Amino acid sequence: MTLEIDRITKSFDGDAAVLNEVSLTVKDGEFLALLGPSGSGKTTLLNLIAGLTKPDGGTLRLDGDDITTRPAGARRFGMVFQSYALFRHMTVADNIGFGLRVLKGKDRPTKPARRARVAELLDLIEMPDLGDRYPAQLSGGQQQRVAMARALAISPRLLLLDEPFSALDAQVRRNLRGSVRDLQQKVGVTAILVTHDQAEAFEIADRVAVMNGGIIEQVGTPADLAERPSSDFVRDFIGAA
Ligand SMILES: Nc1ncnc2c1ncn2[C@@H]1O[C@H](COP(=O)(O)OP(=O)(O)OP(=O)(O)O)[C@@H](O)[C@H]1O
Repeated sequence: MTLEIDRITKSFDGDAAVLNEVSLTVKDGEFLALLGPSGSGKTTLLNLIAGLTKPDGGTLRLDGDDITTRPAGARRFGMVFQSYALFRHMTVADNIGFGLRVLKGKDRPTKPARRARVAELLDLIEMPDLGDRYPAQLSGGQQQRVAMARALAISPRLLLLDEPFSALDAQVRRNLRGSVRDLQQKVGVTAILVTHDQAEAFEIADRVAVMNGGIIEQVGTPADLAERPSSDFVRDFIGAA
């Protein structure tokens, strides 16, 4: 799926624009990182893409279809957000199958089909025997892999990740980066990651969009940004990490 973000503008309560005519195209199958300091507008942009916030102006297109006003639930996007923790009272298998169970009408797979899909995802995250555990019985890294599997269960058209590793310690964070990237590649889903961590963005993403004060300063591959920063801000932000 290709996502076209076309001159998106957003402000809150009449204050200065948090996003100021942001345009960006996320290509089919690519892993794109939104990188920038706190307050630069990354999460606001991701929430707009998810349909959790409405823009004041501009258009979002998914494979050419205008989805700007489509409700979040109808977008069929997978989300791994800090605020969407695993359901503590459900087993790992039930957590992964949740999105399939709540699908409506003909979209909802039968129980055996749901069970098969959950088993497939448990294999994918290399936790085939842990479906009966509860989240509290898993390590932080394992919980994060289950959150990825839960987001991928519905075969999302876009995968949105908001600082998915922020609660984890440094070593686990580093290990997970590779497995998140591997999962995205295996499934072939277009993915957008919000992070303020330059090393994380550079390791995971095909391209990185550097945000500052509600605009995108530069978009490019990690090598482009490192070798040809287009502004002092980008040079300092990349170099400072
Ligand atoms: N619901 C809201 N109401 C009012 N202001 C908001 C709201 N959400 C975000 N903002 C403001 O918008 C600006 C950008 O916030 P945003 O969370 O998008 O930045 P960010 O780059 O994701 O930062 P962080 O990494 O700290 O989450 C901030 O100044 C924030 O205070």
